[in-house]
Amino acid sequence: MFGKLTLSAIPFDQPIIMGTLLMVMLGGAALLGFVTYQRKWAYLWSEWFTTVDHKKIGVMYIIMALVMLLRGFADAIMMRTQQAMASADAAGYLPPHHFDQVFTAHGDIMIFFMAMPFITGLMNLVVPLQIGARDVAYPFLNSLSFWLTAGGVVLIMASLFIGDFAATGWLAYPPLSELKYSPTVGVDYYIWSLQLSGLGTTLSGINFIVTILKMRAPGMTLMKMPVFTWTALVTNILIVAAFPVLTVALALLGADRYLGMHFFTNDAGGNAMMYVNLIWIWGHPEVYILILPCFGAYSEIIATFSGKPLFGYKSMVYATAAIGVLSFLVWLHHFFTMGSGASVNAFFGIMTMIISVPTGVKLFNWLFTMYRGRVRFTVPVLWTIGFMVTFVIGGVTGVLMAVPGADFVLHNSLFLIAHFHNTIIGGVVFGCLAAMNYWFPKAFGFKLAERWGKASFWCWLVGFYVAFMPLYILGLKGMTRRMNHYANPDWQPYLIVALIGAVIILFGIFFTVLQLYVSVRDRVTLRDPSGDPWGGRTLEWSTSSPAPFYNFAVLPQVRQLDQFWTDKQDGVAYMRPNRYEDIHMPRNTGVGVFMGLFGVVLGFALVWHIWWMAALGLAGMVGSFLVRVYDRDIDYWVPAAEVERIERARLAPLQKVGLVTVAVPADDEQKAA
Ligand code: HEA
Ligand code: HEM
Ligand SMILES: [Cu+2]
Repeated sequence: MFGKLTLSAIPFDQPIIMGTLLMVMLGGAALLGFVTYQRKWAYLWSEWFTTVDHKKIGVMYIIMALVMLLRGFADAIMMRTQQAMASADAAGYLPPHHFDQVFTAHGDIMIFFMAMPFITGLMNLVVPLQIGARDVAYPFLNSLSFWLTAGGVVLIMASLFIGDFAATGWLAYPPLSELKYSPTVGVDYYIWSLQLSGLGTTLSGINFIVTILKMRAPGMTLMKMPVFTWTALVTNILIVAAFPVLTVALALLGADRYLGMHFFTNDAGGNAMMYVNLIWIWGHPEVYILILPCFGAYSEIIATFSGKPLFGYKSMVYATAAIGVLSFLVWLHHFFTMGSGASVNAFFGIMTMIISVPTGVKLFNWLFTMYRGRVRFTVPVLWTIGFMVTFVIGGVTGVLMAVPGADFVLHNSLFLIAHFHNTIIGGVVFGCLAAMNYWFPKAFGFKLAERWGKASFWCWLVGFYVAFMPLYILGLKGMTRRMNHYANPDWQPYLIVALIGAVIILFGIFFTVLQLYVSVRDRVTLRDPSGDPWGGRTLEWSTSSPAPFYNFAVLPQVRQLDQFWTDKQDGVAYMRPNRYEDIHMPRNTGVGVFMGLFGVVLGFALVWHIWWMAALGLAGMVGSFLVRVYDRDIDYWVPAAEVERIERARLAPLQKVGLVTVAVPADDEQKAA
């Protein structure tokens, strides 16, 4: 009846897991109780869960990412503690099998369920506003993408308490991930949680490409697009090109495990190297999928807070595109040591090094933007400067490993671990937090408290160096990755320092949470009535904060880069048209939520071989989709009078300070549009 699932799947004998389960259950019950007590279920359902508004979907993605950052970090600090203890005769507190699951879960959660949702959330929040659109091209698909990703989160979290998670490392190389060597359900959880969220990511990639190509405001040609939107475009092209390869690799691995196929086994004609190639053809572009939108955010921040146009806009765009293309030509640098031969290694090594050129172009552009600017050292700028210093170190250690000869020594050592945390924390995490501080007022109408933001930044920055610089040394001393225990006591002092660094990062995370709490508490004093708290240059700052659900009452007209900035100089940024028009908007729907839920049922059933339940889950997904297909009531019109009422309320405070000046001849303008 329940396939492989029995009560023994719940690890009652593991105090750490049971303690966590208890905490999660108590916390969950408290949250549910609170929402019920506040009578907020109907509000949450109709305003948030079923929303197709890109801004709210963006906020939900980012909340999910922040929660998963806590989970991923809990895993990290467990590993740091274990390695600080388990020297020579001491065994530490985590048994090897558990430790292996912890690093696998940490890597997967941080990449798929922290970093990816964070950048997808930012793109959701910002891109339609930046291009002067009313929503994304396919609002329902957007909601579906979010709920599929959330389904992946639910599955991977379930693996903590029911059964186990993969103990294979975050990319699940065969033959270790084949049924013969990983007979438990861990790898199956891995496969289905990534398939579910991967589908969501692919769909969202398609959605954003179409949005950016087809929905820009009148006059916004490609070369007048803000840089963040450019990076989002390239990232989504990479997503659409790379994620199907991941889907196929996981599907073939699934076929091996479920159907007794031999794609990646050594017998019956399979070849494990095929998996390694496929996974890195996705995996390398993936790291640029994460970093490019962050580069975009840094560009916006540095231009805004230097009070100057971005230096070298065109070269920034070309550099972004070049990185996008090159990212598909370097995947083999992840397995120089796996027998490709000297000339193949040389090709991929040189291609890898070439990526430094466009990246260097970007760095110098940022520096030249700051040069002779009047830089305001706000929280987003601190993150940006911290990034510039830190990322260069991480990038250069990457170039070092791009030399195949050097990589034979450094591959899979802690030097590698230090390299990629150096680029990912210094680039992606700093970028996401910079962007969160920068765009938060646009989402909620009030700024984040500076003081705790700065405290968070300094803890992350110092903590990062203390936690990861020792790993470079350990790597050079010969310590490999994924070690549960080591015999050489000389390594221990470095690992204790690394633990201290992780604790400092813990304070950084705590201060971010505190910053959010304090800001919500003091939201009245932190309020930004103008909609443009930083003196912004791009269109998202031209509408109110939070933006009305239709974003723009009248679609903006674009004639040049940074149109909003020029409009402010010319005193025409806040004009009221003579006459408003009806606005066409998509209607909320719960279908995405149901498809995500049935997706979880399907995934869970497949993990445990409960075939009837799998059929139910699949039927549920297809059924919900059909309901949507035959639903004719998917949109509505906002009457012009309603738009006028909302706009009057928004522009009233601006009018008081004399910002709203003239009325445009709305009829002509809108006809032209
Ligand atoms: C956001 C994530 C991110 C980013 C941006 C990068 C960027 C780069 N990475 Fe890294 N990398 C990872 C994440 C990332 N990496 C991960 C997760 C892994 C391992 C996964 C695993 O095995 O589990 C990995 C592994 C990895 C390897 C494999 C090592 C091994 O397994 O043995 C190599 C080897 O070539 C490499 C190289 C590079 C290079 C050359 C860059 C370049 O893009 C860096 C370019 C930037 C600069 C160079 C700095 C700025 C430039 C200038 C200031 C100009 C002047 C500089 C020069 C001329 C040098 N990376
Ligand atoms: C916040 C502080 C962080 C700390 C202290 C930390 C710590 C660690 C540690 C100790 C390991 C195992 C190293 C080993 O193999 O010996 C590890 C692996 C890894 N980390 Fe982190 N990490 C952090 C953040 C992140 C972030 C933000 C990401 C990605 C977005 C990330 C991605 C990974 C990946 C992919 C692995 C490899 C997992 C594997 O070997 O399969 N980490 N990290
Ligand atoms: Cu790579």
